[in-house]
Amino acid sequence: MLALSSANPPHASVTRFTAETCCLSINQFHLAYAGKTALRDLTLEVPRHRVTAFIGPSGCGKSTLLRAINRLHDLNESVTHRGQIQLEGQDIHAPQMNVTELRRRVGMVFQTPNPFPMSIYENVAFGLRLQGRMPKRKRDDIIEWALTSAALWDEVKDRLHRSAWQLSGGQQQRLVIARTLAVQPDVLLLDEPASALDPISTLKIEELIRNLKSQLTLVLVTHNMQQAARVSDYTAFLQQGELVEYGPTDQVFTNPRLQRTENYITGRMT
Ligand SMILES: Nc1ncnc2c1ncn2[C@@H]1O[C@H](COP(=O)(O)OP(=O)(O)OP(=O)(O)O)[C@@H](O)[C@H]1O
Repeated sequence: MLALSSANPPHASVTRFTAETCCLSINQFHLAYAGKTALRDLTLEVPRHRVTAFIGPSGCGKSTLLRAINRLHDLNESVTHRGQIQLEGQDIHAPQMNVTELRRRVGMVFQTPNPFPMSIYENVAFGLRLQGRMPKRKRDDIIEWALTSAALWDEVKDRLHRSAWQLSGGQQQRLVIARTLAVQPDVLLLDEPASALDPISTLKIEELIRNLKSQLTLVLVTHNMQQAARVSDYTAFLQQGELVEYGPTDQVFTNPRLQRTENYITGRMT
């Protein structure tokens, strides 16, 4: 899935994909909190079944962009936006877009694991129950599949009905990923999913991210440059709400087009 073309406006490089390979298309998207700009006319395409990393200094807008993709800003009355975000060709802000369905299709995992105060089984069943009644055997199969996909099944299969809070932090984060996977999303948004975890749990999450791309499209926000280099296929570097550089991760890390990108990647700018 190679990028077809790279247009280079003065301040950014824009990597484009074909309609067959593009999952998310963000076009001239601008967002402000109470009139203060957080994202500036950002144009970016995210390829299907790949891992795309958003990197950049603190406050550059990475989380804001991630949250915009499943409309988490809807309840914040101070937020205004213009421009377009398309998921598989559909405008996510179109009146006919069902926001509940959008959030099923675009799952989100946050920095701190947030399992619900219920059993491991019920955590994963949660989204399925919201979708309506389903035969128990079918639900059990989906739960096993989701926990297996999240590389957790072997560790929990004998204690599915124990509290999720008895799991370690790394296991809790994989449980949250299983809970998100159970409703079969097209996209998984991960906002620094390993930053609260120990190194071994972090490596497990990274391996999981790499494995999951055969099933869905992943977007990862991370402060960890090694992590972005290890797990992502494409990297977008943001600064002060602007897309500075975007391209295949190998190229962005080994041969960045812009000095600003190189400064950030090499730690000369934080
Ligand atoms: N709910 C909010 N209300 C007002 N301003 C906000 C809100 N959330 C973020 N901002 C501002 O928007 C800008 C972008 O913030 P954002 O959290 O998206 O950056 P980030 O790159 O994810 O930062 P970090 O790496 O520190 O998490 C910052 O100036 C921030 O202060």
